[in-house]
Amino acid sequence: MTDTIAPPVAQTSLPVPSALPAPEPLVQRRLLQTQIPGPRSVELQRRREAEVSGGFGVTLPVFVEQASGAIVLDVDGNQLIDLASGIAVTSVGASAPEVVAAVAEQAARFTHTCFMVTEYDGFVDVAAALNRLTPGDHEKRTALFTTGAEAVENAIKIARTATGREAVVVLDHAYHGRTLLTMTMTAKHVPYKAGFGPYAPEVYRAPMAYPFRAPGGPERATEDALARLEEIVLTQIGADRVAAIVAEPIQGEGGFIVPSPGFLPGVAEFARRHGIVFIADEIQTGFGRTGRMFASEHEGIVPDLITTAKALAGGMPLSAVTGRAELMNAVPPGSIGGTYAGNPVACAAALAAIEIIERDDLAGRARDIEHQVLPRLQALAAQTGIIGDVRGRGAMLAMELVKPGTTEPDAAAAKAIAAHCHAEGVITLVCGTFSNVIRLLPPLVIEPELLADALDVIEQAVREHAVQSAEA
Ligand SMILES: Cc1ncc(COP(=O)(O)O)c(CNCCCC(=O)O)c1O
Repeated sequence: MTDTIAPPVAQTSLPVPSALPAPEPLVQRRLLQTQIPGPRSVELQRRREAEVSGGFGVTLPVFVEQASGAIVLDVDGNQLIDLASGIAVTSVGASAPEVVAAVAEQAARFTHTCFMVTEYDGFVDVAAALNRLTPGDHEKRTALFTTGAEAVENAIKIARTATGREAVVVLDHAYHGRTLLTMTMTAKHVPYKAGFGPYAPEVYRAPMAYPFRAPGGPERATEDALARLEEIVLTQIGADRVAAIVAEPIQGEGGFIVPSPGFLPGVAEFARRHGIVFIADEIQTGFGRTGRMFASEHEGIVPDLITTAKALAGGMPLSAVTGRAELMNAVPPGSIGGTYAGNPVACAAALAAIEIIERDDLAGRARDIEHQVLPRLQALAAQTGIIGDVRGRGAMLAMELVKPGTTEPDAAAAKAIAAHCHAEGVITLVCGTFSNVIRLLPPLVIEPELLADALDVIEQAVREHAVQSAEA
């Protein structure tokens, strides 16, 4: 008797969602309908507090309905100017149409197979693009992951395997992630490290050439920091024990610190001299953000390994390690990877984002943003006396708030100024070891008129705070 074969079970009882019409792109204009946050966001915030771990902080407690370009539409109908880009991610603009189309097309074909199980050319295409675009004309290889911290973790694995050494040297004010090793590499204790020890072993810290806060003054920043790095490595660690030195070409979470001229080339040369892998962490500075495709280019640095993420995939989670082929191939098959590493949908998004960045010369747009913003912030600093330093490159710009007439960090001023911006519908972020730096990270596609409107708000906020602090 032939076995009866049960009819195929429906793949799902869920209705297959119809192709919802894409919402119209938002008009690139700030528009306030309610107080910020509005009543619907306040209501949703209560639900968030009842369902989500309190471990997640939030900069601006509004709930998003839609975002496009440099505008975020919240659930109360407010259109906010985005000077955060989701922390330097949506450089091509939120929901860039080409990225959305690439994501939809890839998702409809396959969302995931795991590149360690079967392969797909999107992964290889992204690797080829990164090998082509990153500094250096040497033979390269790329490994894709999901988060920035994963990329940094794997860059250290690769450096350790390639050198047979264990020690890792990082800098003051560094930020490299929230996993055990990258948290250890990160400098700031609160909120990133407090209570999460014991930390990873064999991580050592050297000074950053921080011009505004250099003990010997900005003119000595490079010389003093390099001398101290050499002393620490040669006398405390042993150069032949150091696998890697890791540096952000512009430090991000640590305060948008542009190293004094010559520092990074000096670090790279020191590393080369001692057979140490020089890793540039370009997760926040990469893909045109600072006015060059990669910030390492500003001082002609060619890293041995470079980590990237954030803007790489236009809003989808993707990260990478790209570097010298002999280093990248030092790790044996199966020794690096991850279930979602180089997810195909994220790879499709990355190819679209990279195409936009190159086609529209977004690095050039970043330079235009710098030319529009820096003069206004510098004038504001001269007029108000509460901005100790204005700095940055391209569309990675910042002002460091200090007590008037001093270099004493003023975190309260940064908080108050950011709050004023938020209330007026401009999303700004605070950062810095002393929490006293307001940073501007607009999408590189932001229109000059919209950016000018945001700057008007920032100037108003700074001036009002300066008056209040003078009267206090
Ligand atoms: C240079 C540099 N390296 C590594 C990372 C880590 O990237 P992940 O994708 O957040 O893991 C970052 C992430 N920066 C934003 C962190 C936000 C937060 O968690 O509070 C970075 O800037």
